[in-house]
Amino acid sequence: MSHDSAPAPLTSSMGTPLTGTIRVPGDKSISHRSLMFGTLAVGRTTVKGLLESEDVLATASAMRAVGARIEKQPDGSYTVDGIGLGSLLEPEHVIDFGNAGTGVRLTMGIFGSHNIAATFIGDASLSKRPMGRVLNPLRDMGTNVIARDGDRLPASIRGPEQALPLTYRVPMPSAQVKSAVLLAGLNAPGETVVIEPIPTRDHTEKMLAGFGAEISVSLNEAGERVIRLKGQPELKPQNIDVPGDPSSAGFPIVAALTVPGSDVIIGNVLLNEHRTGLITTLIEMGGDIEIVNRRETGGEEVGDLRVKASRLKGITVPATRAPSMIDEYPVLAVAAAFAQGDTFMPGLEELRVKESDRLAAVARGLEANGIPCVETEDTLTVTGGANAIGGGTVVTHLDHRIAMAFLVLGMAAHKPVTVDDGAVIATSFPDFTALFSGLGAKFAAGASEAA
Ligand SMILES: O=C(O)C1=C[C@@H](OP(=O)(O)O)[C@@H](O)[C@H](O)C1
Ligand SMILES: C=C(OP(=O)(O)O)C(=O)O
Repeated sequence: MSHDSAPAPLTSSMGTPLTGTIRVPGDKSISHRSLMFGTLAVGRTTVKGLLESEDVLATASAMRAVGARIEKQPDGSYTVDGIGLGSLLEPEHVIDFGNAGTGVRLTMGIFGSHNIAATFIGDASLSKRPMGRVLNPLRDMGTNVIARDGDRLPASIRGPEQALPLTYRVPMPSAQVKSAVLLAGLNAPGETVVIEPIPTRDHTEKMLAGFGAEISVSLNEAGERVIRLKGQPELKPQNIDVPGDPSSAGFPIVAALTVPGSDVIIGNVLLNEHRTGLITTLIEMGGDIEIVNRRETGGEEVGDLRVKASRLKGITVPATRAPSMIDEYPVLAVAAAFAQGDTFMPGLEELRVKESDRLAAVARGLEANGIPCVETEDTLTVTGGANAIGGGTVVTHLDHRIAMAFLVLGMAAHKPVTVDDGAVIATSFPDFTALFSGLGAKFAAGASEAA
């Protein structure tokens, strides 16, 4: 579970043009939620296309710890035999969420309004991340919390006998915080209201409605999203088909755009409007990305992407777009390294509290590979089009997206690029190297001599 030991350096270098048709693994946000909501429903939920990554498997363990039965079936799908809202058992052991921010924050929301005690731990990365953003509204609902200084993990919580429904304005753009409050509200009598000034991914709202919760979304006079949830519903099990993860798709998209001669089709990618900021941005940069076969499955839009190598140009990415591509900035910065001119990315303050300080990690990684960039508190400017880029070693800080983004850099750069730990990729995309090798990418274990 934890990557605290034995880092495994990995190097990528230019191979052949990338060609072929692939599917990226299931969406991480929807996978976590499928297991969680399946646990809160009474009866059997089935999940096809679940992302089998370390983060999601940590959520499966946490749900088992409160009584859910979660099994992989011979056809590869998962079944979740839920025990029902209000009936969670008290976990007998400490719950280890490894690297998974979404997993731990949403689970704190669920457990926090149940009258059970639970203790959460995580790896060195998760233990640095702020949990107060979730623990504070839980305290307002009556949950007792003991956490390390600054509300970091390890943390223990015990929910009240009866949680108080809350009206809560989310202070930062965070789908995790919004979701944690809504999930805690599920087990509180009355109405929980979450006001979201800046819209973020809406999987919790959509999926809870699918599971039979009474939940509505409207806009107030200030144009803010207002989500109203009626507490203590009886959730009904669902059959879920998890679409491909657009955040994972970001890596082959940028690789196909930047490795000369590439032509790649990525099938069945989730196209939820709160997740497609990277595609919009890359098209604005001149990327040849065609969306074909748009269709709807399970209440979500999906489509196939055909991506061809393109001449990119630098642009300003609107700050308002950040929540719809928040996990994609590392790989966007790599695309920007190949674009003519400057790419300016404002509104990045949330990047500082991800698996690593991603703003700093990206800037140091670009610098190590000879790519000029300027980092401020909440912006990044990358000057692209440089000739001899690559040749550096990138410190990943237990951050899967930093590792994958810089391996993509190595695929198109003049010299190979090494990341200090390739094992962290298993957090979200365990088949990353196999899938890219099939397209023509070149990886080598260890550091490259040229790097
Ligand atoms: O709700 C979710 O599934 C997620 C929300 C985002 O986090 P924040 O809520 O911290 O922005 C995102 O970075 C994360 O990968 C998944
Ligand atoms: C930020 C991420 O995940 P989490 O917050 O769930 O750890 C991510 O996957 O990029």
